[in-house]
Amino acid sequence: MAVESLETEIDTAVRVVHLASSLCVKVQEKLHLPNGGHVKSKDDDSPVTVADFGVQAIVSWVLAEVFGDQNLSIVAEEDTEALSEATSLGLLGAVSNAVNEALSEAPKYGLPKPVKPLGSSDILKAISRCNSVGGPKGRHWVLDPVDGTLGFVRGDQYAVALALIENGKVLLGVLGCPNYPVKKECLSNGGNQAMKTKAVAGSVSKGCVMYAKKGSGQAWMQPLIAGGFPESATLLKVSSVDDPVLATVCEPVERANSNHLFTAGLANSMGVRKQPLRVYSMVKYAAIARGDAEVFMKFAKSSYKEKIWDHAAGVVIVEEAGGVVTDAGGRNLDFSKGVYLEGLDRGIIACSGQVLHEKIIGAVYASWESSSL
Ligand SMILES: Nc1ncnc2c1ncn2[C@@H]1O[C@H](COP(=O)(O)O)[C@@H](OP(=O)(O)O)[C@H]1O
Ligand SMILES: [Mg+2]
Repeated sequence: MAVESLETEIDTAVRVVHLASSLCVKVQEKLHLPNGGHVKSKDDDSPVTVADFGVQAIVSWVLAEVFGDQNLSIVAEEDTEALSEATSLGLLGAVSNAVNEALSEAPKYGLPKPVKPLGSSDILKAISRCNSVGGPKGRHWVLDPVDGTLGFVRGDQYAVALALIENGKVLLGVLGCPNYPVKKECLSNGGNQAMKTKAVAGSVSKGCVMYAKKGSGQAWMQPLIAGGFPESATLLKVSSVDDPVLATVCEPVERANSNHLFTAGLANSMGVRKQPLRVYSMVKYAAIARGDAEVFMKFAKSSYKEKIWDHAAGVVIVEEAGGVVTDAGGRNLDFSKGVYLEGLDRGIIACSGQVLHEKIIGAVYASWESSSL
């Protein structure tokens, strides 16, 4: 497939992630208000918010408008179960308000808007349309509406992640990072320990959107600006650091999601000296892609199956920015098997370059025997 034929796809994906990120910013600002959050717990006890449903609804609605809903396949994290409960009327109303407010701004992002505000049934339809399970054949959009929902509800890092897969390969990826400013210096501690954004006065952008097309050799970053689509984009490049002593390793905040002890042992054995940077969500991939960190490692419990929407967009952006992403056995991640990254060998390793990557894979082999994952 020729790269040029993806122009409409990438353009639409980038624009809708900007729009979706603006919805998230507004919802996150309201989280501290009484019931402003409407935060619910899902069956697995993870939180779900107005933003998760709102983003899924607007991305689904826009993709259907632009590409038609006939053969549209969207694999996404949320379903309408939690929204359809009798106790969820307030939540559904809040989702509806957020979606219609965002879509009324869509023309400022170069996107279509509905002729009249969407009703609850339109919104439920848009969310439930995203029930594809992907697979090895055909085109599938892959969406994590709010990745790192825990970070989102804690006022911290989170990401909107949209990718397009064709015949099992990721063709393009877009990551909206509303609390990850274009300039690392706008993070408290310069991004060295915490990744929270400083309260920045004035109109300085608090976030960014990154995107890449497979095989283009280029990954791009735009500032997330209030009320519209930015004019400019800058090229991303991974860090050139290949000495573990100088390298920054990032990993999930939650120890339930990755074995911190195991990764600390790995890092130590290869000579890493800096403390790990713990960050919620796919912002870790974003940090590798633009050179704020050199390594991202995630080793979940062996019973946990990684989902494609948690990685697809981040992987293509890191690769096109010059980095390497594999499982802990050094193999490419397999996006062709449906919702899960089937066959994943132990963990995920994203690196700025081959030298560090080979050292980590070597360290995994050396230390795996003694681990108790
Ligand atoms: N037990 C577990 N082990 C590993 N990953 C998990 C997990 N439970 C949930 N996750 C995934 O980890 C993601 C958050 O990543 P991180 O820990 O890097 O911030 C979650 O995304 P959501 O927040 O979109 O559900 C979820 O997909
Ligand atoms: Mg996720």
